[in-house]
Amino acid sequence: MLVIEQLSKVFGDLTAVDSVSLAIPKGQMVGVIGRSGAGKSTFLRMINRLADPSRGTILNEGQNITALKGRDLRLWRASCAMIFQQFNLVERMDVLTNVMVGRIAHTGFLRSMTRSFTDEDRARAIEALDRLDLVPQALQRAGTLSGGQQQRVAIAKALVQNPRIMLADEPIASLDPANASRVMDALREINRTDGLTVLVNLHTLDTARAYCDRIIAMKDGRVQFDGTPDTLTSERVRQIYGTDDLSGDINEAVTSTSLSTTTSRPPMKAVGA
Ligand SMILES: Nc1ncnc2c1ncn2[C@@H]1O[C@H](COP(=O)(O)OP(=O)(O)OP(=O)(O)O)[C@@H](O)[C@H]1O
Repeated sequence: MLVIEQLSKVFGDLTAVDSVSLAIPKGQMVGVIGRSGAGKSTFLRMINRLADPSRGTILNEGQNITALKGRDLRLWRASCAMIFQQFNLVERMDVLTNVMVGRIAHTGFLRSMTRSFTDEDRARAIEALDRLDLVPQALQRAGTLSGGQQQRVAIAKALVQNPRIMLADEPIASLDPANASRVMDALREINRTDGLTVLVNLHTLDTARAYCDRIIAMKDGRVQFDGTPDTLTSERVRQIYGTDDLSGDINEAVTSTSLSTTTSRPPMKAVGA
């Protein structure tokens, strides 16, 4: 069980995440939705401590994540894999090596940098690639793959970490519908087969409804809805976002295909922001 208590993140005058409290049972697939700037990324980044909370506590199976430092923090980050919208692969490196870099917590930084991987690293990487139907691309440079394939490589890379939790920050935001489905199918399969807790930020309400056991809707840093997809009715969506015209004006930032629009903003500081 991942227990989040009164979690907040403040940037100057702005409260990006405001007193969020949640309990997420192991193995649940949770979709976090909300308009651009609602606090979804900041919330996810606090869970793996890429951003330090300003207030509140994160507990995972009784372990106080907010208090972790040094080696314990590195171990937590390794067990809490993160997938990003922009894939985070080394494009000029082949797919297999990219995935093996995910073993860094097991192989050590130096071995990973010198690319001296063990047979076990290689075997695990191939196994993960096989799960994602990417063995034929194993020796191809990552940059030559389609966006959807690259995101599936990123998932394979996350899998070889042996994570306890998978965090995905808008993993399908830059993909076409067919590739987006394959990526979401892969996340759901991993969630179901491995019993891995998955938290996924989405800007598509329909996708959250289709794939997630539970939907959390955020607005202005606060949780406005927390429940099963069938209880997120149009009426509820209208109450939260001021409209239920989900195919409406893109400028309204709430559409059936997009709950958030791209905005420019200062880069997130790694720790202690
Ligand atoms: N490093 C930072 N410094 C200052 N403000 C920040 C920083 N990171 C995020 N913010 C602000 O915090 C608020 C929440 O941002 P966050 O990225 O968490 O929202 P989001 O829901 O993920 O949005 P999007 O869908 O656009 O990614 C925004 O107003 C954003 O500008």
